[in-house]
Amino acid sequence: MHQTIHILAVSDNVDIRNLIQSTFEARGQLAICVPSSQEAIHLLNRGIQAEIILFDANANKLAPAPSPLGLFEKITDEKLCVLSGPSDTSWEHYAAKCGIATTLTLPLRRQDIENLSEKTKEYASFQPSTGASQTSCHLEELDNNRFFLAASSPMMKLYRDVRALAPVDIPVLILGESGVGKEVVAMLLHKYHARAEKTFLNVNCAALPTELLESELFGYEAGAFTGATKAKPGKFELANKGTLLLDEIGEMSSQMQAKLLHVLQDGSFCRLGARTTTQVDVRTLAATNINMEEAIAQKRFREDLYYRLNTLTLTVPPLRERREEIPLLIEQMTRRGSAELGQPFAFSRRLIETAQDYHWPGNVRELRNFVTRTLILQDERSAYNDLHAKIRTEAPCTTAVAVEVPIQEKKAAIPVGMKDVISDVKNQAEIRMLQDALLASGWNRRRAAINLNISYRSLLYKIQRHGLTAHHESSVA
Ligand SMILES: Nc1ncnc2c1ncn2[C@@H]1O[C@H](COP(=O)(O)OP(=O)(O)OP(=O)(O)O)[C@@H](O)[C@H]1O
Repeated sequence: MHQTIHILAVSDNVDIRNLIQSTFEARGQLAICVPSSQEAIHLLNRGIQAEIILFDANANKLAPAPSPLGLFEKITDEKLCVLSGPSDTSWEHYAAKCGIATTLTLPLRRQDIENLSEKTKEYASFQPSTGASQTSCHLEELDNNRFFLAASSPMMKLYRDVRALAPVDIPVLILGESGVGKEVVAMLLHKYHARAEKTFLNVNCAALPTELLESELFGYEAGAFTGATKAKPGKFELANKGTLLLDEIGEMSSQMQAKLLHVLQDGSFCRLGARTTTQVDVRTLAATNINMEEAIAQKRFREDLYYRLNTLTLTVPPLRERREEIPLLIEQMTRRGSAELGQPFAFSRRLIETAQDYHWPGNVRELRNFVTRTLILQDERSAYNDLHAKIRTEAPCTTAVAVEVPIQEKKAAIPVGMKDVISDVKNQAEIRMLQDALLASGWNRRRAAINLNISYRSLLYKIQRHGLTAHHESSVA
């Protein structure tokens, strides 16, 4: 299986890799940047073809093994570009001898990279899209009643990248704010891989303390700890031959990071309490909403593990940067939700336009919960008022608030499944009824209880549970 990307860059300099990645990505092109020629050879062996291969001879001089010549031997049709140090002419000499098209010298400028990007075949046909009208739409069914929708320029590009690279067995790191659809993208990567028939599993690395995460990932033998009466395989074993998504990888403890690195290196690990090792063949994907470079700089995340996980990085944009998708997402969610709940509902144009004005800090997940809530309540006016109240209280800056919320708080604040949404809706409806009754009775609680047809004690309990006071402002406008 051959997949062509625009550039494969080999450099052990993070800044150079970032510059190349961001310049090509900004032009809608696909760049894979790896720190060593060994990894580049590995990718070429797995069917990746690159229009350009950039080899940073300067940086790799410091770590000469394996010889870049091994990499050069692999190169057939690609245009090779060598990056050499300021006073280093040996590579230019070598390049000329090999008929290499271009050499670049340090310091590298963005313009140099842009010039390279223009040399690729597809650059000429690349047209940055300015809106939905120029963008086609893609809808794809996934399992568990989930779907993937792309209808904006950045999401279509993401979809094309996923389709192009999914069949190649390389580690992919999926970045993006909470709720943008990182898991959905991971499911797509699995769907287009030869492993599609096998299991896709997901482990949330933030949800469990280190010891539990270890037994969840690697399993345990009987007697490994108190209560381990029977042996249990971990997710790595259960996902053998398939795909394992390590979600919220940025939250993993350093102890677990060390263990994970071992598995990724040779595919072997020990179940807790086992004497022998277990060998697996699992495609590992990772996702996070934290800034990994910052985490590495602050020594919260191991650099070596990071480079194992992110041969390719895919970034899912926040919903506020692809607002043109909101009407289509609402339409799909309404169609499916109405069928599931057995109650048809149509969003008015006014409600859809208001949804497009809101900045959705919880991204597609928040939108899905909003749609589900509206379908259950069947109350267009209240949905509209809810959104309006949120827009009014929105911070003027449009960057996501959700990213800064600590993970545990965020999980509690954002309902995750149908059950949570329903209980959230029930709570809101109860609060609204209590407030209306209390307001109508002038906060005479006995009268309010009679009007609500509940006992006085029950009313007092509910007032306390929801923290209502006579001055409590209605959360629903
Ligand atoms: N492109 C999309 N098309 C359709 N549904 C989507 C899309 N992106 C996300 N969703 C839906 O939004 C919800 C959140 O998606 P998902 O769990 O993949 O987000 P995430 O980025 O992995 O979140 P977290 O960071 O909290 O793990 C899910 O219900 C998912 O089905």
